[in-house]
Parts: sequence; C-alpha cells; structure tokens
Amino acid sequence: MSEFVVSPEVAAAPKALLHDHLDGGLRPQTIIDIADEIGYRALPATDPADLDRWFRESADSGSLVRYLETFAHTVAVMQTEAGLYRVAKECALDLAADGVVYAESRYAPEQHVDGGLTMEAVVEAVNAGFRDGESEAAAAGNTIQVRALLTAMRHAARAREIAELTVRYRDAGVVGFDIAGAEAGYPPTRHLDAFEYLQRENSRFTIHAGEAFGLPSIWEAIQWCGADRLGHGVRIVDDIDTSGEVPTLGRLSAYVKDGRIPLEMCPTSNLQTGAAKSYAAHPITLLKDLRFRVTVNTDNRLMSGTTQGREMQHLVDKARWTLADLRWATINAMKSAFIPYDERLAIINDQVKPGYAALGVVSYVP
Ligand SMILES: O=c1[nH]cnc2c1ncn2[C@@H]1O[C@H](CO)[C@@H](O)[C@H]1O
Ligand SMILES: [Zn+2]
Repeated sequence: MSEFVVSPEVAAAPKALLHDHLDGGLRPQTIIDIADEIGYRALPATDPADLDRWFRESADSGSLVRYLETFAHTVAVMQTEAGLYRVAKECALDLAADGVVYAESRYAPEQHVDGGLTMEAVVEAVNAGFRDGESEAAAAGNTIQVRALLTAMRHAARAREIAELTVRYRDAGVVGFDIAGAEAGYPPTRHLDAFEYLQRENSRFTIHAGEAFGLPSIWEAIQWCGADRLGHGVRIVDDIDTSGEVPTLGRLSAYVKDGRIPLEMCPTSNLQTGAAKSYAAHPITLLKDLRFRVTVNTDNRLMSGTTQGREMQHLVDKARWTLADLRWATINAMKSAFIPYDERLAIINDQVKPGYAALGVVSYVP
C-alpha cells in the first residue's frame, strides 16, 4: 500500500460504519488459509501481498460489474460454518482495531449455500463469529457492537425468502435487509414483494441505489420500495443544479434531504467503479455542505484497500473535511443505524461525543 497515513486524530476518533460487506473485507491470509483447507484451487495468487494487490487492481476497473466479479473468490471460501465464523470474527476484530464502535456488516446468505449449508446455518455461523469477535476485541480494550444486514442479490429471485430470514433473526443480531449486485437492468421494484413484506413486519431496509445507475433507481428505492436508507445514493447530485450561485434542489433531492434519508456513501469504492472521478470531486462534500444526512463508509475493505479511518482521512486530505465534519458524519451514521433509538443514543453519548471531546471537538461548526 502507498505511504498514505491516517493521522493520530482520525485513528483515535470513534467511528460508526453502516455499509461494509462481510464478503468484501476478508484478510488475504485468511482467504489463502481457508482455500487451502477446503481445496479451492482457483485463487489468482497464493502470496498474501500479491492476493491483496490482485483484489485492488481487479476492482479498479471503472465498472461495477467487473468490480463484483472479484467476489467469486471471497464467496468461495465462505461456504463452511468454520470459514464463515472465522471471517465474521476477524471482521469484528479488524473494525474494532480501526476504532469502529458500531458496525452493520452485510452479506448475502444465498451466496453461502454452495457447500450444503442452510441459510439459517449461514446466519448463525456469522452471528457466532461476530459475538466472539466482539468479546475478544473488548478484552483487548476495543468496544464494538456488530450487527448484521441480510442482502438479497438483485439479479436472483430469493429476496422474499431472505426478507423472511431477516425477520426470523431480528432479535438475534440481524437488524435489517438490503439488495445488492449489478444495478443496471435490475431495478429495486423487481423485489417489491420483499419490501412490502418487511414494511408489514415493521422491519428496516436499505437499498443499493444511485451507484451505477441514476435517479430512477433512487426514486424507485424510496417512492416504490420505501427504503429507510440508500446504499451509495451518490447520483442524487444529478437532481441538484449547481450552475448558479446557489445550488438548487429538484423534487427528489429535496425529498431525500428534507426527509433526512441517510446516504451510505463510499468514496473509494465509487472511484473504482467510475461512479465518481476523484476524492476532491466526490459529491459527498457537496452533499455534506448542503446538509444531506451523509455518512462515510468503506463498502469493501479488501477490494478497495481501505478502512474506515482511511476513508475519513482521504476526505480530510483531499476534500477539506475537518474533525468536526467527521464527528457530524459519525453522529449521522449513529442516528441512522437500525438498532433501537435508546441504544443509538447511548453510543452517541457514551462513545462518540466523549471520543471527539478528547480530540478537542465538541460541536459542529460548519
Ligand atoms: O458497491 C456495491 N454495489 C453493489 N453490490 C455490491 C457492492 N459491493 C458488494 N456488492 C455485492 O454484494 C454482495 C453481498 O455482500 C457481494 O457478494 C457483492 O456481489
Ligand atoms: Zn455496497
């Protein structure tokens, strides 16, 4: 990796993460170890540094579809209870070491049944890994809470089943639902029955929308499907006119801003898939300045060679974000989390605010 460094302040800041794919954050050595154990022979490299580089370079293609092809290798080693458990536990440990105090980690159960596991067994193995990772991190002095979001793949046809699984495990570590995968050609309304079911069950969900496809996808996600949050949502800027002295919002972008619909933004991932041109020009800063409910996220730590600290540092270095901006985005994330309100408030008051106060940041001064 480059000589790019995360400052001591950003490293120490308490972090909240809403958009992180479990199958996009494996340690390279773990992929190699599990591949060896299960006899998976298709890995593109057998040295951890080479494999790490392969993921980053292959994901750096400018196309979401090509970016997603790299997941074949991570998903391949997440087909056993032991493999899923290890990946989930290490995810909790790695996030905790990065200063993340609350994370929602997502994955698609339907992608982990090729070795004969039921989707229930997949969820339980991942949950067990998160719980043990939390305990081990706490013992090392890093408090983290990790909750799961269950993703349905938008090109597949199992969304309703996975929505039901989400409800079944709602009191056991699963806090919401998502759809992911190639966006163009697979509008969210394809899975309307799943979203309507979740609404009837008073359950929460986010939808990847406005990443590789524009406003119609965002509009459907919100106005047809009832999404509580948007995964990426970066193309909402297409509904903001910045040609004049003051930016003017269209109906949809005003709806998103005024309704405080959270945007789970992932800068590095967007640069790799071509959804944004540079950190400096990434719409996240315009949206922050316009007071949309912006959050900062990793998406896929392995494919993007990133961490939550690195995403935040890029914004500081290249888009003039201050620590106060990072505190604001972190509180936005906690306000938007799918855990109960009282628990969100406790994390804000007991961890986020004191952590930033220790860095000398006590309020948001725009
Ligand atoms: O940025 C993204 N956009 C759309 N889909 C994604 C993105 N990152 C990962 N996945 C997809 O979500 C699945 C479950 O975690 C992954 O296997 C990948 O195919
Ligand atoms: Zn994503």
